[in-house]
Amino acid sequence: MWRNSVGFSSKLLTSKSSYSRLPLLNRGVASRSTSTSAGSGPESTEAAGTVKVGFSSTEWVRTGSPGSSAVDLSSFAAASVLKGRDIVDMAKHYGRCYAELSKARLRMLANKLHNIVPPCTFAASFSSNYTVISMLVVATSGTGYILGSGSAIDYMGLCCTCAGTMMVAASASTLNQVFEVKNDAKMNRTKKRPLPSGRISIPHAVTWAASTGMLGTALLASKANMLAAGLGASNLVLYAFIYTPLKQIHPINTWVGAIVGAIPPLLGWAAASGQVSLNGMLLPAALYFWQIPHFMALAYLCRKDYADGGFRMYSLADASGQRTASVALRNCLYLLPLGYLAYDWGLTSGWFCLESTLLALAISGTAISFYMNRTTKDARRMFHASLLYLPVFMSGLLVHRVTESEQQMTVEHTGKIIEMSPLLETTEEAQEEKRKQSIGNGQRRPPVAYASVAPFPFLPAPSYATF
Ligand SMILES: CC(C)=CCC/C(C)=C/CC/C(C)=C/COP(=O)(O)OP(=O)(O)O
Repeated sequence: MWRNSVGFSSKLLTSKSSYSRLPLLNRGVASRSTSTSAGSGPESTEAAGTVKVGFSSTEWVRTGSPGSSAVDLSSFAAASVLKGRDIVDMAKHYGRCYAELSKARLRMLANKLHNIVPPCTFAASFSSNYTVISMLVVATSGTGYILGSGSAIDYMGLCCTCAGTMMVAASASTLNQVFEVKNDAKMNRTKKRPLPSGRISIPHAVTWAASTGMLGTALLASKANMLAAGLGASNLVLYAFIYTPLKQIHPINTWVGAIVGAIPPLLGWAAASGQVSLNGMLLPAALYFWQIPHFMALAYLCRKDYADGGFRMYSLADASGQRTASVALRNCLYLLPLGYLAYDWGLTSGWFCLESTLLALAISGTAISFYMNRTTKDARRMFHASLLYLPVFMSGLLVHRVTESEQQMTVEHTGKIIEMSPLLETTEEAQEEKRKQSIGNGQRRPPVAYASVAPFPFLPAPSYATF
């Protein structure tokens, strides 16, 4: 007789009710019971066929009365087929759980953008709400990497940085769900997640988080640099161990969460350039300001859910929604100068300045409308605008990026023009003209110059290199 024993047992998954949550595995269990019970009756099936469904791979163990040596080859073949199917079923089941723990699905984004989800189930539709952000984490890190690269992009480095960021972010998201399992169980939008729904055990999820966290950090350290690895690991700590408990303590959690979301592009920049410079702060700044209206809209729309879950969101202490809306609007307005800074610091061409400003005006428009009306419809419109803002902003940054070689060509070109002008040779005007042209043509101005103006009187006066 052959007994199926699948991995280490988990109380959660061996209970009858837990089986009903695992239809795929159930099918395998049922079929196995039939095959193992052949000729031995239900009792012996129960005795020998105790099936443990859990963590590791399926293993088939030979059991039976001592001394029994006859092996039924046809049962063996059937058992092997079942074993294969079990493995596939289990891989599918846990693959889905891992993806959800890592908040790695994009399905809901499509639903949201096309407004497929009716308003009454809007809150529930956010069961994977931050999923959108989780996928964007990798995109922001990749964009940061490209922006931080010189003329030539190291594509291998880019892939490793994205993969490393993805793994560390998956680990952070899993830990977040481990710590919030009780709260998630009380909220519509999160109660179907793998942990509150009992599809995976806590030790299993912690093992997943530990593996992805360590692998991701190691990948960043070995294929990028220690700075990137350090940023990834610290961000994991910030998200899982500071932001997550803070959600139940103080509304300031949204601002801490915005820092968490702003780190991945900085990580990407650091991975490519080996340093953290002020230029590299542009995309993180966009991420930081963008997250405030995004989360304010969400916290407003899901107020009841957040209250049920025991979370202290800003919108919960603001019955009229006026302060929530004004915070959102203020941060939308902070997005306005970013395009100009990108252009002025030589990261992009002037087109991006225009595009980014229009984009910021559009999201600010939705925030103004939410500020004035404070209806679910307006909050949702601002939320949708926030979903569109980031991909478009990042695409613009990449499309209009000015590479170092382009800057170099501009400098040479500018130098030639100025040399050809006999009237402007050695005078101060000539130097000023050269400076203006080089900046006007996209050459980087050291952003530190901005740090030495009004709010920092103790710093030396700004001085720009002259040519
Ligand atoms: C490299 C690295 C570690 C990156 C981490 C990036 C990351 C996970 C960003 C998410 C930012 C954030 C505040 C999400 C909301 O979480 P939430 O707990 O409010 O979401 P929930 O309510 O849906 O659980």
